[in-house]
Amino acid sequence: MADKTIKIAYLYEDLMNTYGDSGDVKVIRYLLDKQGYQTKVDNISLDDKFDANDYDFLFFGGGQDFEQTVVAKDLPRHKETIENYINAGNPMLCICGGYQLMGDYYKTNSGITIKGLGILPLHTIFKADKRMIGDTRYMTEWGEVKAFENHSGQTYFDNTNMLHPFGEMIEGYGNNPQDKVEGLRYKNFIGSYSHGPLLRNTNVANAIVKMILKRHEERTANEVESV
Ligand SMILES: NC(=O)CC[C@H](N)C(=O)O
Repeated sequence: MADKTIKIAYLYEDLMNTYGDSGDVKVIRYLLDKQGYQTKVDNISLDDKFDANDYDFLFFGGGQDFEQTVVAKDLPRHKETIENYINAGNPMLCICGGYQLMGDYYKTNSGITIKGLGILPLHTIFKADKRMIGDTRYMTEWGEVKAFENHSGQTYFDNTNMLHPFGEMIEGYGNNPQDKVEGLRYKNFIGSYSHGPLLRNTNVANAIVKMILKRHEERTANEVESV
């Protein structure tokens, strides 16, 4: 019988959920449930064992600067498996603080530089001019998205050939006040500043569910072959 259990890893849910991003995981579970799939969510926190290859979807939410410093110390042990997972085209969604930690570094407003995983060529810096807070609206390849942002970090891409924005801003700031773009799309990785949660926008949620089901099919086919 086909394996109908979708495996989701929720990275540092206990530390990186200040902004209610767990709603994204709830939406994904709801949509999968409607299609007859069960979901198993593993909350991966400090010192937990984790191998990205065991999963169909990785989720990493937003958080405050202090929690980001704590998480950043634990994160490097997972760099290799997360990097391979992303480069193989598997789905991952990172919101705000989680998105920032996938890049090279985040320089905070207290002058601390938090080292990111360095998987994606981008960096984030605090600039005294503004905290980006408020409603956002932007256009993505799946249509318009409405959300909410709340961040002091301004994100800049260091390799614009490799990285493409997730959306073009209509309202709000997104990555930074200059570029008029929101988030990042690289293969099936999505980074975004959108809370709300983002996946209340079912156009995006449905697109991610499709990616998850494709990944699940491939992963379980490989498992059967290697038995
Ligand atoms: N909303 C968030 O995840 C905030 C991320 C980060 N602490 C910032 O202020 O930029």
